[in-house]
Amino acid sequence: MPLLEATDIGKVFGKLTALDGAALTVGDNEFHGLIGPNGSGKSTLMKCVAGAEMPTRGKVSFVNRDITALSPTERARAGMSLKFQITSVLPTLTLYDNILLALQAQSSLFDLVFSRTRGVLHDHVMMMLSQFRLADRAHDAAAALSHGQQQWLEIAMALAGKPRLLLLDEPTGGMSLEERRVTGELLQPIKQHCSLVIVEHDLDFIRDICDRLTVLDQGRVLASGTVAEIQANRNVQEIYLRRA
Ligand SMILES: Nc1ncnc2c1ncn2[C@@H]1O[C@H](COP(=O)(O)OP(=O)(O)OP(=O)(O)O)[C@@H](O)[C@H]1O
Repeated sequence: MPLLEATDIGKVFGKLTALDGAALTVGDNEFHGLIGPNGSGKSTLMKCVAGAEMPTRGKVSFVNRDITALSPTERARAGMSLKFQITSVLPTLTLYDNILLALQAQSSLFDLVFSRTRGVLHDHVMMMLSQFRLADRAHDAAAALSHGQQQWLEIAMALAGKPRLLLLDEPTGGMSLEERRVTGELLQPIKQHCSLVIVEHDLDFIRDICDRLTVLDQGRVLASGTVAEIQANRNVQEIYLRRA
């Protein structure tokens, strides 16, 4: 069984059909890119997976369980994390406190009371900050970070509860080329314990970090496969040429 399987997903907003039988399958330790022209339904599909939108039809399974009717909080508890879902950066707090809050929000009461001593929490916060090259800024206010660093802090917060699947919607928006390159480097190590679904307009970035891609066009899957398969796909080339 794949880690995530969304099948025949439909989503209607009033008279507009945003998704019409879309699908997404993601395996363990897989980085999966969701691409397609503007308005093709990428963010809506991501939200249907995370529970931020309820699909009009279809089924979402995660870790061998039908989660279609679960709330975002229940999905988070099952091991799914959407950046911004549970908490976002509080600018006046330090980086350290932002991570600590995210960690506490994502830990069960049992974990907090019985197994997480202060020392363990501290080590975990510092490890997350180090992983995202922010340890030396631990006691600065989050507001003092560059845009790219704030994005990295948000990703670190989304990962604090050790999810099985991380969902990122355009994480490199507004970043410099160098920040994009570093973002790719920072994401790679999480593959050892977590899968990723990422929506991105930067196709070079997507091609560099993803194993597989799903291409949406007008709310449907145009193609799904390895990066090489998608790059060679005539229909995909055509929709990108059509857009240019
Ligand atoms: N909450 C909403 N209410 C009404 N229409 C919506 C809503 N959310 C999305 N849509 C519409 O659904 C369609 C798909 O939108 P979506 O944001 O999922 O596409 P996208 O592929 O992520 O686009 P982009 O690349 O521009 O971010 C669009 O026509 C959009 O206007």
